[in-house]
Amino acid sequence: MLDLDAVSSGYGETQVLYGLSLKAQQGRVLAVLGRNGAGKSTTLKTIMGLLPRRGGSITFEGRPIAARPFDIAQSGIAYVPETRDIFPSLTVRENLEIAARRFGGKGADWTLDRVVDLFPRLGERMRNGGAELSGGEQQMLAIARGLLMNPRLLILDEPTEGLAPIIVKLIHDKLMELKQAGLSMVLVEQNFGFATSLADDVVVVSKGQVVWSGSPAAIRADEAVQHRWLGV
Ligand SMILES: Nc1ncnc2c1ncn2[C@@H]1O[C@H](COP(=O)(O)OP(=O)(O)OP(=O)(O)O)[C@@H](O)[C@H]1O
Repeated sequence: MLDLDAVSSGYGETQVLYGLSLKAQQGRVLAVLGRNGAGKSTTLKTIMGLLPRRGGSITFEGRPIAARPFDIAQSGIAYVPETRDIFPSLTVRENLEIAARRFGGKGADWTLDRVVDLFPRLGERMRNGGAELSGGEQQMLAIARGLLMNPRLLILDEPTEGLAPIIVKLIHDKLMELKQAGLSMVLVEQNFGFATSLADDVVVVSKGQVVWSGSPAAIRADEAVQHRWLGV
């Protein structure tokens, strides 16, 4: 579905990705693991066109991916960044409506009602400003907004970062529901248990390259790999 082949990328003079290759498959969840600074977020930003690709190729559903972030989103990939990027001065409803208006429309799978069914908490917070939300509520809003873009692939950067265990569990259960409904996902995550329990496939990134790939069961059983590449 999404294919990265020998992708290079970085910031200014700093190269971060050195020929990174991976595949995310239709109807499956791919977890991208690795230590801090390995290049996981850089990989996602490069996929989304937020950083220029310096080498290699990216295809989505068999075609070269669009160049501009908006066109990439419109082609069916929603991205939930680590920073969540909700509009703090707009209400929850307004944050959701912006996504629904831009990417929804007739026959769209995801509607405001449907994301509120998934996250009832957001329904209770509709009139609150983005800045008034807890970290967990912000994450729910960021995911809900992504879903309103009606993506075929949902990309999440560290959705559990800084969240209390009870909220981590809630986000886990919601992502599991989405997975069971057939949504394809790419998940960057520091929380090993969270990532491996959701994933169908795992890749480990180190120094801008994929250094290991396999199943969640295989990496859970392999303490040497965990220790070497993740410092677990
Ligand atoms: N805006 C930036 N300008 C310059 N260098 C950056 C920038 N953002 C990240 N880097 C560098 O790129 C490298 C990879 O960062 P990246 O954020 O992709 O890592 P990561 O694997 O996602 O880890 P983390 O869990 O810390 O986000 C790091 O060495 C980081 O210092």
